[in-house]
Amino acid sequence: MTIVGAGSWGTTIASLAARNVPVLLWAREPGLAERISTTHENPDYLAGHSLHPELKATASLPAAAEQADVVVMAVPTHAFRQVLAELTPHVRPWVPVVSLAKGFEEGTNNRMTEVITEELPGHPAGVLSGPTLAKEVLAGLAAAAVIAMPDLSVAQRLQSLMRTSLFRVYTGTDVIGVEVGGAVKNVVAIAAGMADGFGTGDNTRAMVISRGVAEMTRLGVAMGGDPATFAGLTGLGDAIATSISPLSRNRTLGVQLAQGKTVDEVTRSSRMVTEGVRASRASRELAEKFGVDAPIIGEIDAVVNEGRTPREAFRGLLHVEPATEGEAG
Ligand SMILES: NC(=O)C1=CN([C@@H]2O[C@H](COP(=O)(O)OP(=O)(O)OC[C@H]3O[C@@H](n4cnc5c(N)ncnc54)[C@H](OP(=O)(O)O)[C@@H]3O)[C@@H](O)[C@H]2O)C=CC1
Ligand SMILES: O=C(CO)COP(=O)(O)O
Repeated sequence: MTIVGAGSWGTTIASLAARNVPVLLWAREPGLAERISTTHENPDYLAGHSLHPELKATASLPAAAEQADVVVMAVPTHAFRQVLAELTPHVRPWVPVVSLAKGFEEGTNNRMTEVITEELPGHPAGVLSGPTLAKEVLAGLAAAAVIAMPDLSVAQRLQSLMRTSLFRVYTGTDVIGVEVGGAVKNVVAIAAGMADGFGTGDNTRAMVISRGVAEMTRLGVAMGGDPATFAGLTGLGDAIATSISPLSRNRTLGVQLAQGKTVDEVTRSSRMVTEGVRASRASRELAEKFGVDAPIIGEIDAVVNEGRTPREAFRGLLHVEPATEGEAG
């Protein structure tokens, strides 16, 4: 198996899968690849955590791609197509490609499996997602995710490569639902973080998560997802983990915005990606395209991309008329 992207999550999945199969991890920096292979650590993203001793890394994308029987894409959405295009000439024809990224492509608003299908037509394209904060998973705390592929038998084969006794991998075929849930939960987590940053209570947090998941569900169903998916691990489950955890970068962004920092100040303070910034714009545009009512998504996009203040957004949301629960607002 080849994992492309040696950030927090790619390294974690690579270390887990190395218990089951030989894994080659592609890191952009040769020094980091060397360090992972020799000292079994990734000090740039997961300092203090030991990686599986059999895990090997390389900085050569062709070498990583040529030997792959499965390609797992662990670079963020902004780099996804470019890195995929670079490895495309080196990937054998039948190889499945799995996305770990949670977001939409900037500009096109495509899901990552749509990007895979455009760049590598004919390859099975799927997604692994769920409430899986990397540091907890790597520390060996029990967690669960879903691998969704159009063909269930391919998902089952990949499940056996990725699962461990503590990392429970479920299978599914609702690729659209899993991808939309993974992207929109980042927007919900920013909103929940803002509420926490204002010092609101647990009822408020539950309101934000539930109404955020209602927007995720309306959008995901309009895009072709199965309604049941949004109540599962990759929808509500991930929205809860990301909205309550101090480890979440999206929640942290929300907290710090509410405390007066700017998006630039927060995102520049860490080399790690905060996907919710791009996902809010894409989710808002998709909601408009599909005629879906999505007030939380709209307000979060206005804050992170248009300079609206968190307080104005919070007040704006409190002015939305509470409608029939399943329908709007
Ligand atoms: N962290 C988590 O807990 C989870 C994250 N995810 C998702 O996984 C995806 C990756 O996240 P995560 O690993 O956390 O991100 P990190 O910020 O930890 O790491 C990002 C990785 O992508 C690489 N990268 C960034 N830009 C480029 C580029 N232009 N070209 C090539 N490589 C690039 C970085 O390389 P370099 O160091 O050289 O810059 C680094 O290896 C995101 O979509 C995220 O939402 C999903 C589940 C859990
Ligand atoms: O996707 C994640 C947990 O499931 C990670 O969330 P953050 O990107 O907000 O850290």
